[in-house]
Amino acid sequence: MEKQAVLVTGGAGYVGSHACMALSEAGFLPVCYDDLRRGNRWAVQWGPLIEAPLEDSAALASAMQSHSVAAVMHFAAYAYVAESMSDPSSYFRNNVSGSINVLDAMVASGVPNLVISSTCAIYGIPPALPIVEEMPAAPINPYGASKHIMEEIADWYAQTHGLRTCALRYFNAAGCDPSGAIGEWHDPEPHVFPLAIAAALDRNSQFSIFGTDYPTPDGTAVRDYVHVSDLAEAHVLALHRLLEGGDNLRCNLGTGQGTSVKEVLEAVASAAGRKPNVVMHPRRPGDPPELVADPSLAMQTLRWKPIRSDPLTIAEDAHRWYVRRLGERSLA
Ligand SMILES: NC(=O)c1ccc[n+]([C@@H]2O[C@H](COP(=O)([O-])OP(=O)(O)OC[C@H]3O[C@@H](n4cnc5c(N)ncnc54)[C@H](O)[C@@H]3O)[C@@H](O)[C@H]2O)c1
Ligand SMILES: O=c1ccn([C@@H]2O[C@H](COP(=O)(O)OP(=O)(O)O[C@H]3O[C@H](CO)[C@@H](O)[C@H](O)[C@H]3O)[C@@H](O)[C@H]2O)c(=O)[nH]1
Repeated sequence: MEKQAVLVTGGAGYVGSHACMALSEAGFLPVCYDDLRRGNRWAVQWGPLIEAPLEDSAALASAMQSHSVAAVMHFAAYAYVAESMSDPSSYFRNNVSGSINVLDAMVASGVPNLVISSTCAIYGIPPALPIVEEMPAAPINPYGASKHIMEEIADWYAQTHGLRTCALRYFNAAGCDPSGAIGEWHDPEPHVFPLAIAAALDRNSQFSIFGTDYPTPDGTAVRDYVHVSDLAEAHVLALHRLLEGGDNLRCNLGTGQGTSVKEVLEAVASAAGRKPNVVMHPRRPGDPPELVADPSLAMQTLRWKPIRSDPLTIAEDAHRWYVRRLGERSLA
């Protein structure tokens, strides 16, 4: 039987490529739509790559129609909190206008099912912890605002055009595929786990802790890190739910456990067998002090259960991948 195709925008990026792998393992054909502005060609391993930008509406519709896709998973976006504080325009253009192009192409092509990448950044500084979906959206950076607007627009398309959507609000994606097939690779890299691992692997480099005066137990910012393979699995579950006729959903994907930057450094030191050199810096603009999910809704509705998301497993999977990847690069 022919595999059902799913268009994966941003499928050459970090989370999208892991979702493509999980889709393929679940029997789907992931059709990657990405212009590689921040993605990696080597990460596209489980289906075709359509190398085109979200700005190209005709290419989007043609990709959906030529592969008769059953659903779209929309990952393509700019996703860095700090960058959004210095360049909000790019964030609204790419994350809002780009998403509208995806939605319009779905309507034009008759594709009804959409899984969208949202984020805990929409909650801003939450009124209480852990964060439940009913808490108001109150973003404190343009990135979070752009994703909240995207969710609202998708909702209106659901109401007016009958699309069915599942917005997955991930907390902090981290780790790499445990088999080592793919991993996180950005240039430059802004994220805490890869930077801490890089500093542990290279005695001449330093890891900067952004803020030691947060109102948290050790003074550093707390996040809910969720393994990227667990996130990928949630996308497959969300897709099945939509294909089986499930209604629209917005849900958190996190673990319920907060981990401070200092605790990330401890996990990385255990995985790497060496402590990274550390320097203290002021807070990074746009960063909230503490974000921790209540993941009950995803666990009940999608029957999702994160299984690799403890900080040590995340650090070990990521460390293994970086050692291998850096070794390959030094041979190249
Ligand atoms: N990484 C996280 O911790 C995290 C957490 C919450 C939500 N998210 C969301 O998940 C999604 C994926 O994040 P990621 O960390 O994998 O980012 P990423 O930068 O690794 O991947 C994004 C991919 O989209 C592509 N892309 C971006 N704009 C494009 C455009 N206009 N046209 C074509 N391709 C384009 C890039 O080339 C890249 O391959 C984003 O929507 C992000 O907001 C990520
Ligand atoms: O060199 C560094 C890098 C990061 N951090 C801190 O580590 C935490 C995590 O930072 P980072 O890994 O850059 O992730 P976030 O800024 O939290 O953003 C990620 O997680 C968000 C959800 O919280 C997603 O929406 C974003 O797309 C994704 O980039 C933050 O407190 C940072 O200040 C440092 O102290 N030093």
